[in-house]
Amino acid sequence: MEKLLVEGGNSLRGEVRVSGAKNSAVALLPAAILAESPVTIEGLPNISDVGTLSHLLEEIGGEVSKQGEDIYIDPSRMISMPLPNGKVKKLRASYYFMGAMLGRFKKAVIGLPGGCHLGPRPIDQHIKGFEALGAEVTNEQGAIYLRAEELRGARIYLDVVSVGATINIMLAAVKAKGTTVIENVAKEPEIIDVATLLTSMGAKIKGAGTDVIRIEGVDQLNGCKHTIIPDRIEAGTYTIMAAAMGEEVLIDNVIPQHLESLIAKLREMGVSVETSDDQMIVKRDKPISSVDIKTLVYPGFPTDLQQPFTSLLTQASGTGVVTDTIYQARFKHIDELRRMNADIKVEGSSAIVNGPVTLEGAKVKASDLRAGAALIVAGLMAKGVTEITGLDHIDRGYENLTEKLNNLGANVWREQMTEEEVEQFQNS
Ligand SMILES: CC(=O)N[C@H]1[C@@H](OP(=O)(O)OP(=O)(O)OC[C@H]2O[C@@H](n3ccc(=O)[nH]c3=O)[C@H](O)[C@@H]2O)O[C@H](CO)[C@@H](O)[C@@H]1O
Ligand SMILES: C=C(OP(=O)(O)O)C(=O)O
Repeated sequence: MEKLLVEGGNSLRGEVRVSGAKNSAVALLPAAILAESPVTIEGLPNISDVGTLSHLLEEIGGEVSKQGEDIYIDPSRMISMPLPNGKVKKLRASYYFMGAMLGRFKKAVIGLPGGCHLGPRPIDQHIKGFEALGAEVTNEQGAIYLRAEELRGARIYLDVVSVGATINIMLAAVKAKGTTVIENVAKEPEIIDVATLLTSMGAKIKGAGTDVIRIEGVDQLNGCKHTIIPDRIEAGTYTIMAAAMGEEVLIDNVIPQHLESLIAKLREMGVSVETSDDQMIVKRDKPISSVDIKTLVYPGFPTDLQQPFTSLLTQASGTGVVTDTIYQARFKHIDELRRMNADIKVEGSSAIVNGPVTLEGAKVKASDLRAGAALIVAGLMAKGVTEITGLDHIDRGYENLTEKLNNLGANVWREQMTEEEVEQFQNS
């Protein structure tokens, strides 16, 4: 097991290239199950979630080969193999095997998903959608059993705007008989990306990116080639790092429109952000002042950037209130930031951050993926060295993090943990 060491105080300058989007990749890979001939996806990020999903595709009989950032999936010999446990628990997006296998085979057995522990993460809206399409869904000993004689189009209103439920229902509905209308859907760019792949495979989808998606089911989907969108959350993380320590950082392979809420907040704080088609230049040349943020569904401020943004606020003058309306308990990073001398208190679904303070390097633990990002942001700004454990989480979502940061002038490295450290980590 490894830990990450971050030496604080180094200015960042230069260029960082953003990888393909994790939250697209993890849906595009299962979507390939629906095709009857090979699918190629270009620009995949080299992160552990992609590795885990590739293995799951192989477990059900897919032929998968990777070449650099591209993946080739031949789904023609896949079967509806039960995936009750094991790898499905390593990540959230294994739930997309439910929609995709239901769509292709009319049956699936999938363990309940894992992913970041952010408080309750129910999948009732996914199940409501599958049932509306005619599936019988039962939960037997922690695995979801889905079976349908036939999938039939339906009108489905989501009670909660959910990224996962929107994509999962779309995956099943593209092969249902007749028309499906999903209302009150999520509008995240990753949903449009998945709809684009499915459309290239032959699906008939309208409205992805709006509140209502309309799908005409088809009998057969075929292989295609698709290029993934850039990861707006990875881009946002480097943007926040640049706002924290950047003399001048160029973020390449980004769609600035996907980050409007973050850019607006950074400008309000006094950070300079210039945007062009697929690049952003971020400069921090003066002290920053506090702002309040409230996470919302897209295009609101993304919950996945709330944690790293909270670290940045520790350097801003004044008081900033961070409210997470999506995951009201997404504050496990706060205790760790406090160990580093941050002045933050949590009240209900808000964190109140007073700044600026001098952060001190400390031994801290990443409890989830973006908590890890938050601790790295803090480590870059802190005096001394910060030691971060829990790298499994960080590796789920950030490709070549140490290399990308060191290229920008940071001093970040991984070290093996001693047996004693591993034991302490496991007991903490
Ligand atoms: C793999 C992936 O894409 N993960 C993202 C996805 O997670 P995920 O798809 O799990 O998140 P959702 O959009 O579904 O969740 C949004 C909110 O709806 C609630 N909810 C969701 C489904 C449901 O059936 N019932 C229900 O009550 C959740 O508890 C949460 O409060 O969107 C989240 C919100 O932008 C991001 O933080 C995650 O990075
Ligand atoms: C919460 C996240 O991921 P997941 O839904 O995969 O756990 C995230 O990417 O911040």
